[in-house]
Amino acid sequence: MVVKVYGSMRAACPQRVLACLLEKEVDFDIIHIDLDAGEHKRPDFLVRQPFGQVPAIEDGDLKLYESRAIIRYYAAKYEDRGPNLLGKTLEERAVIDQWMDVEAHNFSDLVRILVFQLIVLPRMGKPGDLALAHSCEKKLEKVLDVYEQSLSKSSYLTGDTFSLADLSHLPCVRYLMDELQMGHLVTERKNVNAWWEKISNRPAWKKLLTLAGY
Ligand SMILES: N[C@@H](CCC(=O)N[C@@H](CS(=O)(=O)O)C(=O)NCC(=O)O)C(=O)O
Repeated sequence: MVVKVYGSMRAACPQRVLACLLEKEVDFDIIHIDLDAGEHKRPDFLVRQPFGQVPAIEDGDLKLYESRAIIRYYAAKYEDRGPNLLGKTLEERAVIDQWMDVEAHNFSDLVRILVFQLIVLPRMGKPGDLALAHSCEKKLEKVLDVYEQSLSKSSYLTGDTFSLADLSHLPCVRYLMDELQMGHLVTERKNVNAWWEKISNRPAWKKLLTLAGY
């Protein structure tokens, strides 16, 4: 069964799902949802994702949304295929879940505010809130200082192997490095930079970037 992924190759949260499917070599079809055209707010999509956001997936009888819930599902369903992304013990899985929550709430939420203020609003011809953006950047510096300390003890966020927690970071770190031109937040931190070099050079992620036309 080919997984249907509703979203856009260039949207961060769909990328999170696609990166996991590529790591696990799970076949997928992308059903493009044009955010600029507001397709994610149309009734036929809201039936699939009632909050009007991408991604959503359909896999046989399973319909799911929330990118992190989706990648946890596929990382578990295909645990024995490709890299083990979920650890080997309950405790390892708990640490992975911890860093996935950190990624969602301490890191990516700040990046999303920066993207909205510095990219989305100006693209709509509206001024972004530069004071808010500056405040977010300062908060991100403190968050990445914690990452720097953690990554001084292990190659990846949850230990010495790549996990779902590292994968979950890929889309928003890429936004920081590219569209937001805030790569200094990463490159100024030796351990964070080494981590980014490792995770962003994984074949699955590089294949996604190629598919997305970056
Ligand atoms: N928590 C959701 C967030 C999904 C989300 O915010 N998607 C964005 C696109 S992107 O952030 O992934 O690029 C969206 O649909 N935005 C449109 C909207 O929120 O109206 C998830 O992880 O799936």
